[in-house]
Amino acid sequence: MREKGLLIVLSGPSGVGKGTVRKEIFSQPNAAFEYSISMTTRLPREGEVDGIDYFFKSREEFEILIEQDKLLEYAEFVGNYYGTPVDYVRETLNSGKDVFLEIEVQGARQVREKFPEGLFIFLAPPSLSELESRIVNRGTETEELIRQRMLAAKAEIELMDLYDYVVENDHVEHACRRINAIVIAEHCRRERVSILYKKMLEVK
Ligand SMILES: Nc1nc2c(ncn2[C@@H]2O[C@H](COP(=O)(O)OP(=O)(O)O)[C@@H](O)[C@H]2O)c(=O)[nH]1
Ligand SMILES: Nc1ncnc2c1ncn2[C@@H]1O[C@H](COP(=O)(O)OP(=O)(O)O)[C@@H](O)[C@H]1O
Repeated sequence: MREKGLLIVLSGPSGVGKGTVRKEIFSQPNAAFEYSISMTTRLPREGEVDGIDYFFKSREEFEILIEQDKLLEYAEFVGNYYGTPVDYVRETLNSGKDVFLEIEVQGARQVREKFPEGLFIFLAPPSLSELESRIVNRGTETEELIRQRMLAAKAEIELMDLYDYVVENDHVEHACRRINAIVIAEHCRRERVSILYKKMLEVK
């Protein structure tokens, strides 16, 4: 039987840079993982494409997916649903490829229960004041929402020790390098060296 891939979960407080780091990782031509595109009920932002950035759904469509048990996890975040399609994740892992999820902390908790063997990475800000200035500079939130997000962030940071690794997002490139190194180390730890080795020999 073929070995299963690794489920990599990148999570952390809102505004820490999860989306930025994930996009940087997948902008590399030799990105070694498959990105699981999430479902959401939020409206597309300018430039976002259905099926690339997200699968954009109505609330009704999303609730049907929940009822049909089609989501590995889901959460309501700032008034919208976000969730991970379970079939894509299972099929991709079963084909031996690593799957990368970039999700908020409530969802990561649910994945931990269903996939305890996953690799859970918490992206942490250099400090709370730096987190606040990132949220402010992004310019997508009102003052009241920023206050709420900062309160939520403190609670989210307390969940840090439930993760296998904590990566500081001081500089995007450094954070990406650390994440790639963790995944490689984790593969080795899980005694998959021989598979990688064979893959490398096949590629030449
Ligand atoms: N639980 C869960 N969270 C998700 C999923 N997809 C994206 N998110 C998170 O939802 C939050 C909001 O995402 P988005 O609306 O794209 O805005 P952002 O704050 O600019 O990243 C971010 O923390 C994402 O990591 C998902 O499938 N499940
Ligand atoms: N290492 C970093 N240094 C400085 N700014 C960053 C860094 N990583 C992300 N940012 C900025 O912080 C803001 C929040 O990043 P984003 O990726 O939207 O966070 P999240 O997906 O975690 O909510 C964005 O304006 C982004 O450009």
